[in-house]
Amino acid sequence: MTATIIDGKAFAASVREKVAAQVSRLKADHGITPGLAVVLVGEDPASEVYVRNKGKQTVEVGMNSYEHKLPAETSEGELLELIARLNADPAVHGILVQLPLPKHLNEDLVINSIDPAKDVDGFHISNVGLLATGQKSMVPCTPLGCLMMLRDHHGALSGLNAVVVGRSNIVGKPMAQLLLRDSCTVTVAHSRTKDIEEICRRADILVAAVGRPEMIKGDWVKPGATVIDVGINRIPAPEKGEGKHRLVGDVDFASAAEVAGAITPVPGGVGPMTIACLLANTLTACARANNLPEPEGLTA
Ligand SMILES: NC(=O)C1=CN([C@@H]2O[C@H](COP(=O)(O)OP(=O)(O)OC[C@H]3O[C@@H](n4cnc5c(N)ncnc54)[C@H](OP(=O)(O)O)[C@@H]3O)[C@@H](O)[C@H]2O)C=CC1
Ligand SMILES: Nc1nc(=O)c2c([nH]1)NC[C@@H]1CN(c3ccc(C(=O)N[C@@H](CCC(=O)O)C(=O)O)cc3)C=[N+]21
Repeated sequence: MTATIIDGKAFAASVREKVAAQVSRLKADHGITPGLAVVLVGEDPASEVYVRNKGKQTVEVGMNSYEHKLPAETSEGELLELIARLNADPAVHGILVQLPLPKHLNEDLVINSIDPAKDVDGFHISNVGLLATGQKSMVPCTPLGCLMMLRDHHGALSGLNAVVVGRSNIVGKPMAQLLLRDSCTVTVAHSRTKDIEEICRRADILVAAVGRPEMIKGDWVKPGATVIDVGINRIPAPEKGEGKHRLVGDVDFASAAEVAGAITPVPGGVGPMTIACLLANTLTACARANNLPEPEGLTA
C-alpha cells in the first residue's frame, strides 16, 4: 500500500485565503484591521526563520504585523513590561512569544502574563483550562492545524483509536484534548512508555510530536492508519554539500508511507498549517474583541 500524501502546504494556503477574505470584510464593514505581535528574545536561527515567515504571511492576509526582537540578555522585567504594553494596545489582537525563551526567563510566568484573550498560541493557563473543560478558548495552533487536516481527511473522528506520541504543553497535551473532544479513544505515549511500538500499531490516527528524527518506523504503523508528523528536525545533509542540512520529521517517511493510509510530509505538512492557524486565531481574537461573530470554518 502507498499512502495518500496530505498536502499541508496547499491546505494552509486555503486556510489563509479564508482568513484574508474575512479580514477584508472586517476592514470594509467595520474599519478594523487585525494585528499580530510576535516577540522573539535572543537569536535562534530556526526561530528567526519562523518569525520571518509569520510576519510575511500576516501581511499577505491583510493584517498588521508587529515584530519585537529583543536581545538574549533581556531581563524578565523588561519582557513583562513589553507584554503589558501589548496587552493594553487596542491595535494588537494577538500576542505570540516565541519559545523556547533563554534560560534566565521563566516561561510559565511570561506566558501567563499575556492577556488570555490575546493569547493566540493558546498556552495561557486559562486557555488550557477552558480547552480541557470543553469551553470556548484559544486553541494551540499546531494541534489545531493537525485537527483540521484529520477532520478533512476522515470526516468524523468519533470512535477512532488515536495515539499521540509526546506530552508537551505546546503539542502533545492539547492534541490529546482535541482528539478526545472529537470522541477519539486517546492514548498519550512518551519517553517512559512501555511497548511503545505495540501501542502505536493500535492507532487509527498516529500523531508524532517527539523531536527525534525519523524515530517512528513503518512497522510501528497500523496498515491504513493516518499518520500526522509534527516533528521538525534539522539533520546534516552532506549529500547537498558540506555543512548543509535538511528537514525531517519524527516519522521515517519512506517506510511509513508504505503502510499508512495517509501521511503528512515534512516539510510541507504540519508546519505551514501551524502558521495558517496562528493567523486564523488572530482573526478569531480580533472578532471576539469587537463582539463580532466567530469567523466561519476557522475555529475548532
Ligand atoms: N510543525 C510545527 O509547527 C511544530 C513542530 N514542532 C516539532 O515537534 C516536535 C516535538 O515538539 P515539542 O512537543 O515542543 O517537544 P518536547 O521536547 O517539548 O516534547 C517531546 C516529547 O516527546 C517525548 N519523547 C522524547 N523522546 C521520546 C522517545 N524516545 N520515545 C517516546 N517519547 C519520547 C517526550 O517525553 P517525556 O515527556 O517523557 O520527556 C516529550 O513528551 C519537535 O520536533 C518540534 O520541533 C513543535 C512545535 C510546532
Ligand atoms: N510560541 C510559539 N509558538 C509556536 O507555534 C512555535 C514556537 N513558539 N516555537 C517553535 C515552534 C515551531 N513552529 C513551527 C512553525 C512553522 C513551521 C514551518 O512553517 N515549517 C515549514 C518549513 C520551514 C523551514 O524550512 O524551516 C514546513 O514544515 O514545511 C515549523 C515550525 C512553531 N513553533
